[in-house]
Amino acid sequence: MQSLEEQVLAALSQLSLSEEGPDVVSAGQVYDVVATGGAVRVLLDTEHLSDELQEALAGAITPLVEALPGVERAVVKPRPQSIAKRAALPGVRRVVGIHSGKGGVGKSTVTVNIAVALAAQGFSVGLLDADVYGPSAPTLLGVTGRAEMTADGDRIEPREAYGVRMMSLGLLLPEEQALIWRGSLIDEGLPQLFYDIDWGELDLLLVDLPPGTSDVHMAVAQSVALSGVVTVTSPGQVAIDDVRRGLEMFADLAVPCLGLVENMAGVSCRSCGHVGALFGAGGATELSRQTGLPLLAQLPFMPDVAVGSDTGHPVARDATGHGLHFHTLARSVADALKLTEQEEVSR
Ligand SMILES: Nc1ncnc2c1ncn2[C@@H]1O[C@H](COP(=O)(O)OP(=O)(O)OP(=O)(O)O)[C@@H](O)[C@H]1O
Repeated sequence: MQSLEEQVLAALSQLSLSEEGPDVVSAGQVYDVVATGGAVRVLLDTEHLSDELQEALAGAITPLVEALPGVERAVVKPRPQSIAKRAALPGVRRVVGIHSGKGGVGKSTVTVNIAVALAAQGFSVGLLDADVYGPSAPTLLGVTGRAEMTADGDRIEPREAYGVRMMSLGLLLPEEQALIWRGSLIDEGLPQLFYDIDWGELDLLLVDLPPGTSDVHMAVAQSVALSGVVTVTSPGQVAIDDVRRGLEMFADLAVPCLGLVENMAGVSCRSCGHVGALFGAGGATELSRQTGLPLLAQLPFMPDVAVGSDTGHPVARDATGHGLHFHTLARSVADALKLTEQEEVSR
């Protein structure tokens, strides 16, 4: 079955602004199509388009796309100039960002546990902890010390934990210098960092992004071609509103959202087993309904997850008990990315 993006592209390849001219897709006027659930963004390649032509295109494309089944709203925008040069990472099949609207919802915990689960399932997985404001992957994976260079002194050697190749800003930046470094690191260092690490061949590189919307997200989207983002949220309304802003930002950057993960979606009473709400209830289900984005997982509050995070022993190292939640989520992510399919990778 064609994805909504493919259906939109097929419809647009029937549209031409002049009688004899090529259709808008063959003419290179459409840069990308990003569907966030039923909301579709068509990004125009505006380099050779006058303002009048852009307006005419938007006027013709919007009703055409909105007439397609499953489309609730179409927005036609110029593509962000800044992402023109993003490229595939050599040897890496997919790069996926893990994102949250606000801090403390468990984004890093979810990232690390997905990575460990996928590695246990036989995928080659890397993790780049790009959370400039609070890099926590070293603690969560029990990695200590500082980053080191490869033998030839050319690149940064990733560390390995639970079968995951990882690197973190926390291993690269001396703590007391982190604040001073931040500005230049975001603009110059972070985009380069993707290429400076000797990842080898990976099925998937997960990038732990900072919470919210910031220059870091822009810098990452400019640096590499992201296959998508997974958005982690707690169930309350405030968290959900922040998520919406994040989803809009990624859609504007032509990065699709693969789905939502609702974390700490409830807590079970130790004596009676009843699962009660912890941070509000139902928000992610409602957001999934409104946007059409899949709800990839609803993870309860699990005390052993918190202990595992603090001690560097992620629960997903076992596919049993609470680790099973993350193994199931990891499989959904692998399916969304078609990781089991064979394909050519750029070297
Ligand atoms: N499902 C869960 N059950 C129990 N504890 C959890 C769960 N998810 C996360 N935690 C705990 O919640 C705290 C916050 O998690 P984490 O650091 O992963 O959040 P974050 O969203 O990455 O935060 P920030 O973006 O501010 O760094 C940690 O102490 C973690 O162990």
